[in-house]
Amino acid sequence: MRTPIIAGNWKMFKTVPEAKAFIEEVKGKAEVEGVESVICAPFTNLPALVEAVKGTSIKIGAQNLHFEDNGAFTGEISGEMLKGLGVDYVIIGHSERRAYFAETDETVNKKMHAAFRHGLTPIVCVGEKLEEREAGQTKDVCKVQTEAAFQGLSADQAAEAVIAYEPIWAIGTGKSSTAQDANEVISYIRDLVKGMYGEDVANKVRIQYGGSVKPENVAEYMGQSDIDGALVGGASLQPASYIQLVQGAK
Ligand SMILES: O=C(CO)COP(=O)(O)O
Repeated sequence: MRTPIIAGNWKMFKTVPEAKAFIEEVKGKAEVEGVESVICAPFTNLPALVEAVKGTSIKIGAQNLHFEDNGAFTGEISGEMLKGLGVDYVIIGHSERRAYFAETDETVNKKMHAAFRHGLTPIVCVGEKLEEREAGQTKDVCKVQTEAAFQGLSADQAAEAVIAYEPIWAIGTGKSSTAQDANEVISYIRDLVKGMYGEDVANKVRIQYGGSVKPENVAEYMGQSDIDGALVGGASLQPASYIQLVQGAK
């Protein structure tokens, strides 16, 4: 049995006082037995968030890391630094980083290795652009991105990883993929993992859907056979909405 995982991706939103106030409001409510609840926040919020969630079941994630452990990389943050703070998860290869910050399949793979080196669980994002979807290339794009991301990882590491299938045209647009379409692509991604690591790992790896998930549609996604949770942007920013997302994932 895979434990469903709801992860909020706050992107570049919230100051430290706002982040602390959010946790005060969701404590005890965005905590449901059998559902993992993770907040992926800007670096500046992480120490305060790790402190604020102590004694709760909520986990904290970062939204990026550098693939080296230290060095002359001005402005970067390493996995070692994140783990030292008490962070458990890290988003890798989000489409916004691929589009605006030159993230490539190669750097995504290096970051996957860096995350595991430091005991962080990666949430690795894959997904197609609108024109790729329209050209019937959805599965091809997911195959290239998924296989590249997992290059050189052991079966144990692969089984621990979380994959987020986020069709780019559905991010922040209000246009979500239908639950059936998302499930079809996600079961294809699970088959890719099976091809790389075998059935046992494929049955363990958790695969989320992301793209305009809201309290009103989360249950529909969760009702699908292969969807193990959601990576949520906009709807994770308000405490009330985040609580409903976690409660709706049961
Ligand atoms: O990019 C996303 C999560 O990583 C999805 O964003 P929205 O939920 O705002 O569409």
